Amino acid sequence: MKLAVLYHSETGNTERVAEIVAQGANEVDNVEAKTMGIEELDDEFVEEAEAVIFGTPTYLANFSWQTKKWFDTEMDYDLSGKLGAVFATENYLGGGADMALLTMIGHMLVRGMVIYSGGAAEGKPYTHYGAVCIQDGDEDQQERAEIFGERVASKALELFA
Ligand SMILES: Cc1cc2nc3c(=O)[nH]c(=O)nc-3n(C[C@H](O)[C@H](O)[C@H](O)COP(=O)(O)O)c2cc1C
Repeated sequence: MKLAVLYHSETGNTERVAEIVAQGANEVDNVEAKTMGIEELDDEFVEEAEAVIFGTPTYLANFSWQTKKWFDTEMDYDLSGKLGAVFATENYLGGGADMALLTMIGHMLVRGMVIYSGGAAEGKPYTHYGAVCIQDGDEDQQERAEIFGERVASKALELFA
C-alpha cells in the first residue's frame, strides 16, 4: 500500500519532518511511503496512494500561502476516499500550527478525504490535529512525528488493505 507525504518547505524544516513522518510510515509492513515537495510531485504515486499526509510551515498562524495556492490552483488529484493526515512546523510554541493544521484539514475535507490524526485514541503520545515540530523538531518532537507516521500508515492498512 502506498502512502504519499506531500509538503511545502522553503528552508528545509518541513522537508526534514516529512522524512521523519515517512520513516515512521515505512516501519509498517506492506507500506511504501514516499516524500515529495509540492513542486516535484510523482503524480502516479500520489494517484495510487491510499493515504496522503500533507505538511506545511506555519505562516502567520496559518498554513503557507504556497500550500494554499497549490491546493486552490494546481492540485487536481482525486483525493476522495483517501485517508488524509497533516503535520506542520513553526518557530515557537503557540505560533499557530494548530490553526494551520485545521485550515488544511478543511481543504482536505472539501476534497472528500477521510481525515485521521490518532488523537488520543491510541494513547500517548497524543496527536490532536496532526504532528507539530518547532522548526525541524527536538528529539521528542521528532519521535512523535515518527509515531504519527506509523499510526497513519497502520490505520490506512486497516481501512484499505
Ligand atoms: C512568512 C513567514 C511567516 C511565518 N509565520 C510564523 C508564525 O506565525 N508562527 C510561527 O511559529 N512561525 C512562523 N514562521 C516560521 C516558520 O513557520 C518556520 O520557520 C518553519 O519551520 C519553516 O519551515 P520550512 O523550513 O519548511 O520552510 C513564519 C515564517 C515565514 C517565512
